[in-house]
Amino acid sequence: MTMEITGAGVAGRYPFAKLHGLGNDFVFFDDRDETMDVSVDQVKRLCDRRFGIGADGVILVRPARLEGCDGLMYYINADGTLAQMCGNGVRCFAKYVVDRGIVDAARGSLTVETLAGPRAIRFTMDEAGRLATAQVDMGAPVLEAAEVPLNAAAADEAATVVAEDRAARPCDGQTRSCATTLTLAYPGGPSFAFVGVSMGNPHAVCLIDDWEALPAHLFKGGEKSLETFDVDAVGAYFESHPAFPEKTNVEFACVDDSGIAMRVFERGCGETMACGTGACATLVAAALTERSERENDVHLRGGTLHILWDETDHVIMTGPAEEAFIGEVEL
Ligand SMILES: N[C@@H](CCC[C@H](N)C(=O)O)C(=O)O
Repeated sequence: MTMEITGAGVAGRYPFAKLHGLGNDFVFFDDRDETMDVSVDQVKRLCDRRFGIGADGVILVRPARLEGCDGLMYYINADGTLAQMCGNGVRCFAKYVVDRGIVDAARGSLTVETLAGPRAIRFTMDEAGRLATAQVDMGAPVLEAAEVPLNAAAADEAATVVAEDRAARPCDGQTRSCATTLTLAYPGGPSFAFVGVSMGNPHAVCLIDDWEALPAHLFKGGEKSLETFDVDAVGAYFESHPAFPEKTNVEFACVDDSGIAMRVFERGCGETMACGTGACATLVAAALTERSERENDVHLRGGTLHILWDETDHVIMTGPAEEAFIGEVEL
């Protein structure tokens, strides 16, 4: 089950800002007085790239409820469903509040409350005095199947990936990392193996070592590669597969000496240019399956994020945040 927002809708002219992290874009509203009761239809309209402003999601900047946090990121996908966490969104949130002086830039850090809990952020400024990059402590990845969540009974095959001597995490009473891989059939074949990882929101990461082994109908012409792979069709199918009770974000990735290349079909909005939580989940899955070190660049369609899964089991994501434009919208 995914959860739609329940807002009744608002009426009037509202100032907004459009921000993005590597092309993963959001319409921001200052909702510190908590009056922005947008409806599902209004979110869909705002995010529509022809009839609206155009974005992958709407972010409301709300007051924090947790002590020690500087604000609450209320993130809504383009289809009007709520998501617990958004990695690119949280960097943009930092930029929004720092560039507007809501958080003093001199502090160099802030903590953002999300529906998945608080996220600590350190940031750098550019010469014009605006936030340039943000480094976010994304917390520990959640690997336990029930918590991702995964429904292993709906898979053709389920296996536990165990990586010894990696992060110190309790798994089956022992100190080691483990995650579940689900092998799921695509209609007409083949099957894909997904590693389930939650970064506060669910991810199914498919690491592909041999593109040539996949059938030609899964590519949109040209050479068989990540670039030509039909993420729209395959991603949409697995986003709503019964193995993922809360639906899932779906990542397709491959690893080489230059890092991890990844494309993502996001729950609630389709393929996006980048996904911060997806990049973190993919690094974790690649490290657990011994395809990558615990620190690597993740190359997305919109650019590169640097991801570190550190010795305290936390995933640290570093990347840019940009403001594209501001305006007023009639709702
Ligand atoms: N683009 C985001 C993730 C946004 C939420 C996601 N679509 C979900 O429903 O979980 C990111 O950068 O992490």
